Amino acid sequence: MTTKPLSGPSAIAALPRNRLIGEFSLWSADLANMERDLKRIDPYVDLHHIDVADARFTPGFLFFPDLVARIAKLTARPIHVHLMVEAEIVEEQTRQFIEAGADLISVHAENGEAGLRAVRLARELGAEAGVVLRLETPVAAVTPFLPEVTFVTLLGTSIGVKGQSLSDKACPRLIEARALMRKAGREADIVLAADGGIRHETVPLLRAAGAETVVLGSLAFGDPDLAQRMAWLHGLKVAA
Ligand SMILES: O=C(CO)[C@@H](O)[C@H](O)COP(=O)(O)O
Repeated sequence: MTTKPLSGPSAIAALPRNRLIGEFSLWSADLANMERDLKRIDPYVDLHHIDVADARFTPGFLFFPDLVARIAKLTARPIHVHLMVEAEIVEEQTRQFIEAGADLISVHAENGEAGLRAVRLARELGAEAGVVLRLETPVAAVTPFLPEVTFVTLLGTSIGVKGQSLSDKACPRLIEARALMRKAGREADIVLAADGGIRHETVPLLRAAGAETVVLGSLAFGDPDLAQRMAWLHGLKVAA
């Protein structure tokens, strides 16, 4: 596997903006064979995506700091931790996952002021910070976060459940988010990401709606030819 300097917050800042970025969601790996799957995907991953869930903000639990620390030792690629947790624990969880090796922490806009404090903490601790929106939350909820984040992620499915189809709301919401980023003067500085419902037929639609990264679950882990899959993904144009 490749070694430094591919990982780290600087690797987040250096992600290419002229092609679609492939985030690989480790929730969709074979969880009993994580090391084997990491070795297989590592040459193709632009950014690892790790879903953290507290079974309160979400239906169930997902990932924890010791596991992320172990994963961070097995890859040279940067790690994006998506914190799906209640507001009262978001700051402490931000600290713990950065200590474990996260390069980018995204918190939910629904966490409100606590989410904003977590974003500031992530940056103080030397990581990049992002904001995520549940599918049912008005897109305008990202506005207070825009001056302080480098990633905006929109969920295209209900939170915390794999294997769902993309909502019809996903593409219009990406277009709305980009307009808000432009209005805030941050369009060039913020990466717009689509998470959930990522399928062969939905990726071109999301790309055309302005997504700059997509979070691949089964589309990546179920594909025997990742070289071909990533060549296809990297070649998709914004204007379809
Ligand atoms: O967060 C999510 C889904 O909301 C992803 O991180 C999952 O990994 C997606 O898995 P698939 O449904 O694409 O198989």
